[in-house]
Amino acid sequence: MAAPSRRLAAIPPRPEASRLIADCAVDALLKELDAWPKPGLVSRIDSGSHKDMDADMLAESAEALRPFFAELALAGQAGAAMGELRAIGLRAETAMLAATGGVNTHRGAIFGLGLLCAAAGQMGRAIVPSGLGEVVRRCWGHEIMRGPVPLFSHGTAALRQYGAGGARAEAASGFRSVHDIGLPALRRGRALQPKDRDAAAVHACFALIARVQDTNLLHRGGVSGQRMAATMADFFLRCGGVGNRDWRARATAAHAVFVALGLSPGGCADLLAMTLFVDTVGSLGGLDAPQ
Ligand SMILES: CC(C)(COP(=O)(O)OP(=O)(O)OC[C@H]1O[C@@H](n2cnc3c(N)ncnc32)[C@H](O)[C@@H]1O)[C@@H](O)C(=O)NCCC(=O)NCCS
Ligand SMILES: Nc1ncnc2c1ncn2[C@@H]1O[C@H](COP(=O)(O)OP(=O)(O)OP(=O)(O)O)[C@@H](O)[C@H]1O
Repeated sequence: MAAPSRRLAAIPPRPEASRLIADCAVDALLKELDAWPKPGLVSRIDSGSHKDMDADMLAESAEALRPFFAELALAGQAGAAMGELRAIGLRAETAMLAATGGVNTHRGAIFGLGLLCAAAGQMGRAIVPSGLGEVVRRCWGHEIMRGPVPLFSHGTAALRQYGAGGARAEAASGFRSVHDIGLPALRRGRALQPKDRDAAAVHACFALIARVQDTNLLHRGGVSGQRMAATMADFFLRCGGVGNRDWRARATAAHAVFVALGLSPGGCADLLAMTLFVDTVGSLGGLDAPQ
């Protein structure tokens, strides 16, 4: 990573701002959990295609991550290199596994949201939401792609078998899926259904599934499962998405098909949470919180 600028080094650590960033990250995870119906994913209504986790477990996991998101924001503000962020991320994974009795509830989310917290910390007072992903790409993108890759994980298996870049390539690209797919779809969903609490997040979720190569889908359903998921999501959007008056029934039907096939777009769930995070941080109008 590039050396921290003089300006950044001169700003004293701002714990209040980092706590605010962490609150936004946990809030984004809880909003993602609340949104329903999301195809195959865990929500407050049901556990989708997952047999080993439920909403309470995901909520406890999100809470356990709060101090680590704050630490990542502070590290970003101090100009930390990727190795330091990785060490914090690995400790967050350990805390997640302790909170869930060994279940992987948020590994992908820790990685993506964690990097965005670090980027928000680094931007400090002048957070420009549209630039958060770009900070990740510029400061840590190279190291993310060069860094250690687990020998055995579903993500590395998908990389070997299908050439899918997964969570690492997404982060190194500057979270293009968040900025180019998630955020525009969230805004469109809000415009279509301004009064519905779930609609905008569900619209963004389907938009992401339609276009992202999700290694969770590849791991569970292979190329045919991934294609089927994308086609169904695309069909939902072509029928007007949440603008269709039967949107909730259509989304519920898609959810049922994903569950019957055992498909779960966990990577898109992470990207939805990141979209909600960037959206919230943007609406704060700067992070000049009092010390
Ligand atoms: C990069 C990570 C996610 C490991 O990834 P890997 O590809 O090996 O596999 P794994 O299958 O365990 O997890 C991948 C997860 O990413 C998510 N995901 C899948 N596809 C995508 C996608 N296209 N885009 C974004 N996220 C995705 C899913 O939630 C999935 O479960 C991560 O665990 C890691 O390396 N952590 C080390 C700590 C670290 O570097 N942290 C950085 C600062 S927080
Ligand atoms: N609401 C959600 N429902 C399901 N997965 C989610 C949700 N939110 C985030 N995820 C992401 O999905 C991933 C977990 O998915 P999954 O359990 O399919 O993966 P796995 O543990 O790699 O595989 P498996 O359980 O099939 O052995 C987590 O890394 C997490 O970040």
